[in-house]
Amino acid sequence: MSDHLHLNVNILNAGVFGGSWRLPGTDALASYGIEHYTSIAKKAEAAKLDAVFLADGPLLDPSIRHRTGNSLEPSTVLARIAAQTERIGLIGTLSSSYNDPDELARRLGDLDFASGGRFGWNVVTTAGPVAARNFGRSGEPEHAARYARAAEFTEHVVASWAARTRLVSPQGRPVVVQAGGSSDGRKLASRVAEVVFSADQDLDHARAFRAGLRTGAAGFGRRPEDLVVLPGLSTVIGSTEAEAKARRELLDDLLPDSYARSRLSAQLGFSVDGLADDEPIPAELLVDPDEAGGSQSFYRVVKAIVDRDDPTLRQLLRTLSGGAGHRIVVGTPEQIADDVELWFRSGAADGFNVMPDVLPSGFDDFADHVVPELQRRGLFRREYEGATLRAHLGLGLPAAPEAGSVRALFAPAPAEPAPPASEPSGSVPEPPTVSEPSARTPSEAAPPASAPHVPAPTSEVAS
Ligand SMILES: Cc1cc2nc3c(=O)[nH]c(=O)nc-3n(C[C@H](O)[C@H](O)[C@H](O)COP(=O)(O)O)c2cc1C
Repeated sequence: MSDHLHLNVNILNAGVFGGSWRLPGTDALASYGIEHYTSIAKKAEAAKLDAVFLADGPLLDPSIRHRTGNSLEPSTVLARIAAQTERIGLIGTLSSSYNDPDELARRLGDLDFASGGRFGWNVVTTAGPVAARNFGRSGEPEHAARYARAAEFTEHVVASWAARTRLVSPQGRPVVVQAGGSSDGRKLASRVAEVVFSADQDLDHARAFRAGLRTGAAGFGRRPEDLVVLPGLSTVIGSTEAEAKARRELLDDLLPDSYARSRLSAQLGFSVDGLADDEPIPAELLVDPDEAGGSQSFYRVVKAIVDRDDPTLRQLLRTLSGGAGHRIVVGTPEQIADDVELWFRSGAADGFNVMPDVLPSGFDDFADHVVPELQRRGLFRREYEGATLRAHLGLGLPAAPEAGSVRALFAPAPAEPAPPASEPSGSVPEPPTVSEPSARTPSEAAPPASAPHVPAPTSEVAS
């Protein structure tokens, strides 16, 4: 384990809490302005953080009516941040289900070159029917199909970067980040991810999760220390414990109920409307997490809370108000630092993807008070030692996985049934496969001829 922990700030709208945008003194529409991101990034760079992190879903979230949510595309925002910063890493979430691998490889490879080697790609498979409909599909691709594509997609993108002979950044190629803790997610992470963004409520479970990923990586001949695990951490900071708790209470009170319900319904895969607020969710409605269709990680975390606390629906909605299942720590800067130190020293985390309760105020408190406390304890850098994201994370440049080696881990996705007659089959052109090196990337040598064919996410329309 490295002697220093790693910290990113996840710039999520007006803050990770569903009611953040309603906190008095907060600009509800801040996340619609680009300065929101550049100013937080500059603050993060001054605090010597490893990176800024941008989540994303290629959709306009239908719950937008209850919570301001940006839809600024991450690589666009990060390009702007790159132009106004020098050292801070730049990690963007881009879906393997709804992008073209050649175009993404070129775009992110060029961003890495243009930023001086500071880029990281967070690969997600993107759950949910809304994004699928955005791309002309009538339903979300099966979980296994999403990961089968993600495996081939990631392998192809990394091969494309490795094949570049010009416009190569000082860090060689972008860092591969992965978010998705199902068994398929863990397999992909062990094989090819260099950073894993996880969701965990329990220290012992987090230790086992990290150890399992690193053992898996070693099984693929990788160095375990080349896989950095960063759980999400939602923070609510006060100058006293009472002040922090009062802030949390207020944020919970500000949480739009319909937003909380729509978010929980999406995580569980069924609507919680009509369920009794002051009763637990009926156990028979809760499937085994391995059977969940959406994000199995978040399903698992919610089910773990249900199994642990046996909350009523009302209590569960409040517990989740701060981050959909990420752990929430409420307290003084010293108490936050105690928690960070405990998870780091016990091997449960290599650091955290920090999600401040409200932006920018919650991150200002973190940067101004928690980071100096971690530095005082010798847990966090006082100065950058390198100029690239790999340098900040203590990562070398691993060999690109050999062609077909990642795909081979994932059984080919089962063929989806043909769309019902009424569905306009083929009404949306299939995304280009990746077997034909695209001439659209003059800036890089074509990927190896054996580049795998990545099937379009199978769904009714794509057939
Ligand atoms: C910590 C974490 C963060 C995630 N962030 C995103 C995101 O920003 N965008 C997205 O489309 N999916 C995101 N996902 C979801 C998954 O990548 C994807 O939907 C996948 O199906 C779920 O992975 P899993 O079933 O392995 O948990 C995230 C998942 C986790 C665990």
